[in-house]
Amino acid sequence: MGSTYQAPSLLSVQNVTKRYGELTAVNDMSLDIVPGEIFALLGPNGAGKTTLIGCICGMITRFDGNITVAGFDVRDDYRLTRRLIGLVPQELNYDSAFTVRDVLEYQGGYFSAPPTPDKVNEMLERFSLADKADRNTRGLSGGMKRRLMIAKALMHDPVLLFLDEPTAGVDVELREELWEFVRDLRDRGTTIVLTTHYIEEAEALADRVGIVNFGNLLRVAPREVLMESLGHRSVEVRLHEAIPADFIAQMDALNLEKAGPKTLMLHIDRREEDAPGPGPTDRLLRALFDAGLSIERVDGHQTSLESIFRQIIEQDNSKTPDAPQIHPSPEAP
Ligand SMILES: Nc1ncnc2c1ncn2[C@@H]1O[C@H](COP(=O)(O)OP(=O)(O)OP(=O)(O)O)[C@@H](O)[C@H]1O
Repeated sequence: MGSTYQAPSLLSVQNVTKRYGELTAVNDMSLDIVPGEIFALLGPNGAGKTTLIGCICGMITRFDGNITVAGFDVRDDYRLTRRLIGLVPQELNYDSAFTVRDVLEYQGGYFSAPPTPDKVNEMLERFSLADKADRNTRGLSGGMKRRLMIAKALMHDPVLLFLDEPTAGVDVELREELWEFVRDLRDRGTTIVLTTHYIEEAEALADRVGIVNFGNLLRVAPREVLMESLGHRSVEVRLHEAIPADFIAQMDALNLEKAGPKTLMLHIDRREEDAPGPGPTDRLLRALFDAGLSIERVDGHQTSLESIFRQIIEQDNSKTPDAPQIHPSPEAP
């Protein structure tokens, strides 16, 4: 029997619980983050994402359970683990009396020796802030402010970067630009954990997704696995003429339904697609051809991560009264 190689975890969260009085903000969460991945914690407002980050990054120290970064305990070895972590919080937090360069110089010296001018210039270039270096931060656009926050969090070269709601409230164009910066960071070797309530963001960026609701980590899976296990594919076939009355009955080996007088919907299980021999789409198209029916168009559909997320959260909410709202993606209808 061969065994599957498992990369050692960079961050290990073991049975972490955080209560505020009667409220359990984080409920017995366990999670391992491996080096080099982008991990998205996806959940509605109030799910406990920021609280978990607070426990990992040292803003919250009173919690049950254990958290280690590179094997070091975040409470016992706080100085060391904080040095390994970069955090971009939800709120922009720098003194707006400073210039862009001041912010980076000051932050660079926070965990280690003050940065060299070369290091500051490199970060200014990398985050497209060089021409604004000596400007006051008050005059920056929203996108520049976000980039400055990321650059600031990276000044001490952390191995693990937390982005708490990196694109909350930003427009679509800026969001895509920030996604590019995040991908670039990962390609340069930084491991990234981001929180989001935008499914689209997790779908665009994450290697793995953890779904959180009411303090519970409901599911952790590679994005593709989540989509394959819960998502399904369907093929919509529109004919030029009405579907003959007995056609669907004759095709009882396929999961086929009538979606309109001239429209068929074929639901496909991934396992069927992987089986040897002609797949379900092939069989349907052949049968239509043999029956002398002509096809106007064929469209494929794939369940999105958005509907998978909704399925999981709604199942969980049905067990819990006073469920919070699920946020749609900003441009979702
Ligand atoms: N300091 C605090 N005192 C009391 N309750 C708190 C405190 N901080 C957070 N909570 C509560 O804990 C729960 C989890 O909050 P948290 O901010 O972690 O959620 P979140 O998933 O990050 O939400 P959002 O997406 O809105 O940032 C919420 O019910 C929140 O009201």
